[in-house]
Amino acid sequence: MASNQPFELRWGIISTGKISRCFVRDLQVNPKSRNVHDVRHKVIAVGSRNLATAEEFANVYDRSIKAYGSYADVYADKDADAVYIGTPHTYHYENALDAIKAKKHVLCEKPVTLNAAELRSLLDAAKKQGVFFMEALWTRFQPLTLEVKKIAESGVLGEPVALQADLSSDCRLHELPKTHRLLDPYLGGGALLDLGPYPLVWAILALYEHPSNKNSRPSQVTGAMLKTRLTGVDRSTSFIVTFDAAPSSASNTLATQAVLSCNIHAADYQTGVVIRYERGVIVVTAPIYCPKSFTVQYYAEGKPGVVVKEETRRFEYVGTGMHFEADEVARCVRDGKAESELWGHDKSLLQMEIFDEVRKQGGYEFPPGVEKMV
Ligand SMILES: NC(=O)C1=CN([C@@H]2O[C@H](COP(=O)(O)OP(=O)(O)OC[C@H]3O[C@@H](n4cnc5c(N)ncnc54)[C@H](OP(=O)(O)O)[C@@H]3O)[C@@H](O)[C@H]2O)C=CC1
Ligand SMILES: O=C1OC[C@@H](O)[C@H](O)[C@H]1O
Repeated sequence: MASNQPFELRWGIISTGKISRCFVRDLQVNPKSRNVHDVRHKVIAVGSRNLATAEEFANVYDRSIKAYGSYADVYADKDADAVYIGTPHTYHYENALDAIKAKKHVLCEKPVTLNAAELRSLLDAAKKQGVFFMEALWTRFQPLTLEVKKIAESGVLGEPVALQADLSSDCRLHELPKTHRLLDPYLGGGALLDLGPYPLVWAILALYEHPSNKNSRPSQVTGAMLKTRLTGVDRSTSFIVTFDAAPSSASNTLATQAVLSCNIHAADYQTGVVIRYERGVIVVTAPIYCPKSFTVQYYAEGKPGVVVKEETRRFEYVGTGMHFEADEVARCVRDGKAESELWGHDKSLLQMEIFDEVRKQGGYEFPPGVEKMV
């Protein structure tokens, strides 16, 4: 007989830094507050390089969380169904691989790995072990994003013709130690890997996923990087992703470009995301990783640029918004899926391939030994 109880996913948390804390706070938000009744979450363990830090974490969030002084203890915990990885970029590969080898389902922070080769290796391992694997690209799962996608694919605006997205933040680089993860090349520092996933997720959602693209890869990726003199990592990166399969494909009608940028040395100018269509525009308000509103402008029949109707949609919920990706993991695990249909392996891989190309053109090489697979 089917149970009416929500499916409970039991989480082990890897590391006690800023984003792990944010994620756990979201896991503790009552799912009913976001109208979710089919799944729920329980944090059962946390692992840190330092036992005292793990104990402090458990004391803050829930005294029943088992505190471990190593990550390995979390992977070995039989009560954990899934593991969340919140370590700096350069550790994602080895942490995820260890979790997968222990047959845990994995949600790994963005950027999922340092390069496409590392990701391919993880995907092979996840397949072999029969576990679910997903990059924690939380923006993709938010209700606003799902609504934008619905409108974009309804056909009412026609085909996408151009997209612009920027994510910038004045990270006060001169005040940071050179060993900070944003600055240190040994931790995969720089704007592209830290902020780049967000402009790109909108391009993947609106262009790559658009039905008229028929899942075709971009025809061209062009990138430029400006490095900080502090440590040589990219302080500002701009990249253009072009989709144009024609004339080789009769079925793919998409011909468009995404102009994307990210910067860790400039305050956000609130540009957000602008997606231009044949018959209107969608403007997603900043911050683009967690927007709370978007506006659709509709053009007059046969008069591009002449706005006849404008609608703004606002979204509110309890928490930061990371619980939506956690709900997706829980549903996929419950249903025995290997990957999410919303942010599947192909999209993370496309992202890492684009980043590899942009780093190549921008001349950003990690120090020897940092990439575990090349
Ligand atoms: N989804 C989102 O919105 C965000 C995602 N992120 C992503 O999360 C990851 C972590 O970022 P964030 O939480 O800001 O980073 P923090 O520096 O705040 O935390 C990282 C944690 O990783 C552990 N760690 C393991 N090895 C190292 C090391 N050599 N140096 C430093 N820390 C180490 C530490 O935990 P311990 O000591 O307990 O082992 C540390 O607290 C990044 O990959 C980033 O891209 C970051 C911010 C927002
Ligand atoms: O993922 C992120 O989103 C928000 C930013 O402030 C942070 O640096 C980044 O890691």
